Amino acid sequence: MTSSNHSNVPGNLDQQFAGLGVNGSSNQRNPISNSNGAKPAGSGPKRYIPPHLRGKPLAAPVDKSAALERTSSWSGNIPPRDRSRSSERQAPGPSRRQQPFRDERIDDTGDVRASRGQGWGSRGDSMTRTTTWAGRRDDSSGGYGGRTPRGGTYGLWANGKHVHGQRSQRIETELYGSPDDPERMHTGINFEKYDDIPVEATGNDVPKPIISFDEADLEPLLLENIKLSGYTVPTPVQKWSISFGRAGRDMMASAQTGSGKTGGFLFPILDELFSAGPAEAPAADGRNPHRSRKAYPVALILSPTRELTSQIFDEARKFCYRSWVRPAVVYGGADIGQQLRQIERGCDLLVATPGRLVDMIERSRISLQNIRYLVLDEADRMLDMGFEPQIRRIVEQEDMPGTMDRHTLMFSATFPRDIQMLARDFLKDYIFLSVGRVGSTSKNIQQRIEYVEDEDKLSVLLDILPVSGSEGLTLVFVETKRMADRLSNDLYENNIAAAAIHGDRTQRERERALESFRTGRTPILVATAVAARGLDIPNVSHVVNYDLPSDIDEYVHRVGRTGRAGNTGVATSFFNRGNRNVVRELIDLLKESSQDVPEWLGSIAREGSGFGGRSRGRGGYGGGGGGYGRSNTSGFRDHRPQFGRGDRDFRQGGHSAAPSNHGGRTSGGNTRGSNQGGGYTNYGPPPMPPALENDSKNSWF
Ligand SMILES: Nc1ncnc2c1ncn2[C@@H]1O[C@H](COP(=O)(O)OP(=O)(O)OP(=O)(O)O)[C@@H](O)[C@H]1O
Repeated sequence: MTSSNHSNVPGNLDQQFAGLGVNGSSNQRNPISNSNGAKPAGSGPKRYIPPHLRGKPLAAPVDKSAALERTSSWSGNIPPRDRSRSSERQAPGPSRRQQPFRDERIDDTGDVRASRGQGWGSRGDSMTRTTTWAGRRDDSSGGYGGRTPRGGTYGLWANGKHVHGQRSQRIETELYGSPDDPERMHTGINFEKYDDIPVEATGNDVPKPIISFDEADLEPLLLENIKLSGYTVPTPVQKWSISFGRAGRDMMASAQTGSGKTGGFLFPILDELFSAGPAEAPAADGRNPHRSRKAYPVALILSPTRELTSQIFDEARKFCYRSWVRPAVVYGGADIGQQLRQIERGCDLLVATPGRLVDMIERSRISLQNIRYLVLDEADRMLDMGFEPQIRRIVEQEDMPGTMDRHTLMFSATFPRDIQMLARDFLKDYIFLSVGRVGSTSKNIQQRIEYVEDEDKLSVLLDILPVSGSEGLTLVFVETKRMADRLSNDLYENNIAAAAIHGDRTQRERERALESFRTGRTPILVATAVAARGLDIPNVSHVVNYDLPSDIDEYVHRVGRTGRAGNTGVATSFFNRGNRNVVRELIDLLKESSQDVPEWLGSIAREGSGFGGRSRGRGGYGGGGGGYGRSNTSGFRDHRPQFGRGDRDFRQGGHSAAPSNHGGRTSGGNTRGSNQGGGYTNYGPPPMPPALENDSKNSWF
């Protein structure tokens, strides 16, 4: 910032008024002109003044050296403009999410509940009361490999009973926050409207959903933890998944972003684990399992990114509190030694990225032979990122029990074709659940599309960024890592505190950027697709697609970082002719969620049919004849979808495109013409959507 662009401002005001002279036009967008439209004399660095700052006291210039350093030292180097923001939200000390996992044990006193012997945990080879991890828990001898448990918040499985840990105010605050904690997600005004979303469940003998947490006969400890988390009413996906768990069914579930899918897989698994107890001690490697350092988790959750993996682990900790189930997490980029020590302390429910898990398996530190529950979260993203070989290795080529001997759940907000191929191989007789049309956006998100040429993007962004962090957090998506760095620098040059996150940053930098964003110290985060999936950050009120993705599913996930848990949010996308490949799908999506479709967008869609890009059939699935004639014999609410597009359960409508490659491990599941007793039937045969483009996105994030 120089004072040279204030030729019409009295000298003593040069340091007091931002960029423009006091008469600066509010319409002015040209960052290099002064209020007279003339280029500033003796120009120093260019400075754009957003309208909301024009005529306001001038912030001190940013220290360039700080700008260069900030990616590794963001915690506190806030430029002056943003100190005022951060003062509105006190920056806390170290996040409670970063606190080390404590290793406490408890005596076998306290509340005890016997197994119900139903659902997933009730098979003939059901889990019994021995050990699941490195032999450290031996309930019959009353200790952990010789160590006597000494009281604390950890629970225990002893003599066939679940002994709950003691309550701790400190840990409850760490796990659940306080009710007025801004870092805690609060449900929004539209939470109850989730029940109005059309639900489809297809498969054999679909059980009815539960009605409420209280009436679901959940394990009392799980129910307590759910309430401590501030959940009073289950979301639709949770209502259904809990009932599927009870019925011991595999499932593939799609529900809109922010509608509680994490609980959707954690609740049924923990409900069964809490009642059934640990699995049989393995002796497969011929060693005494009590001396082995190998962990034998019972539940495995695979997820694509480190951040999402760590977030799922945080959620798991909340619901495992005081139980015998020790959650653990492993992901790449972090210190493997620390992760190894952590899993040695307990690893019943493991949350992992595929690459790091393979590494641990190769080091003989994790065995999958006790796995009873397998979850693939954001499975389509894992395939997109090229993880299929690792996933297939983990699921099919290591020691994990086959599909008949485990329960498998796949979750995502979008389900392209190749993921359903994986479902055929990994799931048995599964129920396909879709809450809202697969791949649709939540109506809680107001979506705006702005026509912006590439060269104008920065100016427009500066215009729409909020004045203060109290207006909520803003997540800005760009396509490339280089662009993420460049844009965060540009914002910094304009005295706007923005952190950046992408795949070239070290894990520590990524965590720091997220933490700084989450706490509001840097209320703007510039991100590549690495932050698009699953990340659940309270108070994100605005998502900006600075660069629109070329994949419409990616768009769905990105805008879904706002408008979560019934809260409302805004998503603004910059569109220009370079984005014509998604125009039709975008229009369909906007119409479906009752959003305004700008006229110019329709015109661009009509500009030459050659620009349709790859149509993934989004608008055409329903056209295959037959429509939605349904029989609904399960007695659940018959939400007949208003949308005219088909779901994507391949088993419906008799597709034969997918190879039936069950490798002898699956039950065969539902086949063409099978009795869809509880679900909808008679789908017209929707055309198979073409496979995703093979556009190696790895390098993007
Ligand atoms: N039953 C509930 N009551 C209140 N809040 C809930 C409930 N279920 C989930 N939430 C909250 O809603 C938010 C979104 O949940 P979650 O992250 O599981 O959504 P999701 O469907 O997995 O989203 P995405 O598709 O983006 O991954 C979280 O903050 C979670 O704590």
